[in-house]
Formats: sequence, C-alpha cells, structure tokens
Amino acid sequence: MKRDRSGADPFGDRERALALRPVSRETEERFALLESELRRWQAVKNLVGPDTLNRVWTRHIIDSAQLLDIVPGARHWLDLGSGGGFPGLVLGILLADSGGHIHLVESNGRKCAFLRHAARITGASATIHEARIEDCVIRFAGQTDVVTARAVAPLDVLLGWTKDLLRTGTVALFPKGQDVESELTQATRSWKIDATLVQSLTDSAGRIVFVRGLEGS
Ligand SMILES: C[S@@+](CC[C@H](N)C(=O)[O-])C[C@H]1O[C@@H](n2cnc3c(N)ncnc32)[C@H](O)[C@@H]1O
Repeated sequence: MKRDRSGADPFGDRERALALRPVSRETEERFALLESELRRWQAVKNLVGPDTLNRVWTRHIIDSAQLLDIVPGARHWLDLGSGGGFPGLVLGILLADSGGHIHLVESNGRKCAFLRHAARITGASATIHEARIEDCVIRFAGQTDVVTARAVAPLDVLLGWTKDLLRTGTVALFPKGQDVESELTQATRSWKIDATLVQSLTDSAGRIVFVRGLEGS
C-alpha cells in the first residue's frame, strides 16, 4: 500500500520493510504504536542511534521480526541488552499471537521504564527485568528455547554469558554486522561452536549467528 510520502512514511521505509517481511494489519498497528512511542521517548531517553530514526522499520522493527522466522515454533524467548526494545519487544508483539513469551533483560533503568510502558500499550507478551545479564541469565537455563542479543557484546562474551543455556538445549540468534567473521574467529579460540550464518533480510552486510550447540570453558 502506498502511503502519504509527506506524512506517515516520508522515506518509504515502512513500505520497504513490510515488503521484506509482511505482517497482519493488527501487528502492523502494534508496530506503528511502538514506533510512535519510541519517537516520543527518544527525545529524552536516547533509545536508539539518532542516525537510524529515518529507517526505524527496516533497521529496527523488521530487522528484529525476521528472527522469529528462523526458529518459528519456539515459544520461550529471552533477549539480553534490549535497549529500546530490539529485538525483544518486536518479538514480544509477534509472540502475543501464538501464546509465546519473551523475557527482556536490560540494566538501564530509563530504558526499562520505556520497555514496560511500550510492552503494556502494544500488548506485547513480554516481561522486563532491570538487571545485569551476568547476574541473572542463569535463572533462564532450562526454560528458554531461544536467546537473542543484538549490538550488546562481541560473540565470545555473548557465548560466555549464555553457555549454561546453550548446553541445556537453548539455541541463540545473535545479529551481527560486517565483523562477523572476525568475531567468529575470536570466539573459536575459546569455544567449539555449532553455528551457521543466516543472511539478514534487511542489511546486505548483516548476518545472524545461529548457535545450536556449544562446547568449551
Ligand atoms: C547498543 S545497545 C543495543 C540495544 C538493542 N539490543 C538494539 O539492538 O537496539 C546495548 C544495550 O545493552 C545494555 N547492556 C549492555 N551490557 C549489559 C549488561 N551487562 N547487562 C544488562 N544490559 C546490558 C545497554 O544498557 C544497552 O541498552
């Protein structure tokens, strides 16, 4: 659908994003609510990089939504370092339709206030935990199908944080940019990883590290 180029979608970003990963009308409305609240809070909370504000739908919303399609049947999700809600809140909105749930871990109190507010008004199936990842991640071992983390830490650090989950059947999805190969090389010095790279829908240089198993210290 063509939108008013001077108003709702001035850069054509929403239209482009939804062409890459279509969603139902109801989900689109929830995503639009998330976008408008993000813009409203951004001025005071600095939730996302200011240079990404003209492509919130591709860079944040659909970039997050694509993760669900990699593990479509998973119901129990955990997102680490959720920031302004990516990918955690977007996944929570999608999971609300299927009875799934996601836990979001974020140490910044201002961002947690936004996440709670946005989860409530969008109807996301999400619980927000204001905590440090390293202090609380163990709680989710044995209860999580998929763990995610975008732009939070290098791969070897993420593996260290999530090792107890990955050894008990959880899989991981870690979106990465053009440095993914060097992060993988670094990580294989400490870990034996069963992982594949999935091409990002929204960024030609982006890869999602899909970890299915882990050995090492
Ligand atoms: C660069 S932001 C990325 C946010 C979001 N995942 C995204 O892709 O837009 C990193 C976020 O991780 C959070 N974070 C970093 N280290 C953390 C830790 N050890 N425990 C909890 N949150 C952490 C920061 O507060 C910040 O909100």
